[in-house]
Amino acid sequence: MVSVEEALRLISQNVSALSIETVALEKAVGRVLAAEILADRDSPPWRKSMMDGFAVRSSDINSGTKNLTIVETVMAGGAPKKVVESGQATRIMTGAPVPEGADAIVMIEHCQFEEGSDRVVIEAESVATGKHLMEAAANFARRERIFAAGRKVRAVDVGLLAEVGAVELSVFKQPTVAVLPTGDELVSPDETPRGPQIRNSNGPMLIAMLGEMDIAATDLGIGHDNREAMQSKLKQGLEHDLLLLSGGVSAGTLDLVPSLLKELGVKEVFHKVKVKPGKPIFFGVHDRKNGSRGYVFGLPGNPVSSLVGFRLFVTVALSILTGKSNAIETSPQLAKISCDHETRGDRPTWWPARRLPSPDSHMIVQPLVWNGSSDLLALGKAEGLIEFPAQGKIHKAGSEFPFWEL
Ligand SMILES: Nc1nc2c(c(=O)[nH]1)N[C@H]1C(S)=C(S)[C@@H](COP(=O)(O)OP(=O)(O)OC[C@H]3O[C@@H](n4cnc5c(N)ncnc54)[C@H](O)[C@@H]3O)O[C@H]1N2
Ligand code: MOO
Repeated sequence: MVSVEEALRLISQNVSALSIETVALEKAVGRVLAAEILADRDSPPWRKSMMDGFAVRSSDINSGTKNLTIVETVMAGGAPKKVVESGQATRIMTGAPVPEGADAIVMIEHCQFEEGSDRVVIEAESVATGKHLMEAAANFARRERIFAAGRKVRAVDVGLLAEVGAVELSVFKQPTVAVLPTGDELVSPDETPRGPQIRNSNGPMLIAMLGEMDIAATDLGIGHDNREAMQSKLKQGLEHDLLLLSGGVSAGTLDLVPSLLKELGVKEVFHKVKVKPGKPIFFGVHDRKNGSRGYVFGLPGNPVSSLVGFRLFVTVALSILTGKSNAIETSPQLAKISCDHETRGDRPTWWPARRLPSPDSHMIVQPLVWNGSSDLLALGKAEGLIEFPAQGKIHKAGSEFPFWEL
């Protein structure tokens, strides 16, 4: 049995990023950049007007020269042809380049101006140099790094990527993932269980959690506890970059999975981690026919154990596979517990908890009433899991522990 730290180290030693492909910008959300993005031009590309109005020399206005000759009009998309000399102004639209000589924009609302006239009277008392204009490259300069490699593209990033013309992006390939819950007692959630049957809750949960990570999973249905049927499902699953199994990884007589995986060429990296819940988790690797490496997680059947295994270990493997440079999604934050809480046993425990309002910057979390690894109701109320250390004891209210958001 390995520790959580050792299991995470083994995952990062054994998993490497998938190869790279090019995607169009409109398909890039959720993908991880494989190369940095540089600005192809300054932003703004020229000294630009931020208002509709008149481009003036601030020294004119501030010395009382307010009745000005209009020398030209510049629209957004146009270019000024004339320098603004003393006593002159250029009519200008928002976004248009500011002509030479002018150093401020006066909003049209602060001017007396008749459409068609070549004169304008500025009503403003005074105008500050630089008012309502933006210097070229004030946001960023050409060749400046916009995004580093390893960043997951968000919807809000798309505008900036479009601005710098990044319409074809080099990204890490998305893993293909298959999900296979196993167990003769399982029926589909849309069936009415009879006798000792229970609904398969792990399959939909794992698929949904993959979806949250922008990974579309293949649902292999339910794997039944007989060698031939299971072998055939496992073979299908092993064609994917990652196979996620649930159930059948502990020591039961029908716990076929580890032995069948071995027969199918999967090498065990670890089996059993010192974690509660989720101890019997299995992780293995295999070489696929196409020459690439495949990965297998056998998550314990108990639903909360499956969820904890996914949250602690599978997310890390997926982060590495998809090339993510930071593991923000996977790392915990420190939080104080709101009441005394007792843990037992020799494994560190991930305990469902909800956040409480906090009077200061510390996060406060309340451990929930929880019946252990089969109790999904507590998970329904939880916003995360508190990581309590291994030794059984009463932890005092106000003590600080890592909190793993769900
Ligand atoms: N002798 C030992 N027995 C057990 C050990 C052990 O080390 N030695 N470990 C215990 C721990 S801890 C866990 S966790 C469970 C995990 O066992 P398996 O992964 O083999 O899971 P199953 O036996 O198949 O199922 C356990 C439990 O979960 C239910 N289940 C299974 N699949 C699903 C699903 N898709 N959706 C909802 N619920 C599911 C299943 O009906 C069982 O109730 O083993 C302990 N035993
Ligand atoms: O460790 Mo098992 O995951 O409690 O039920």
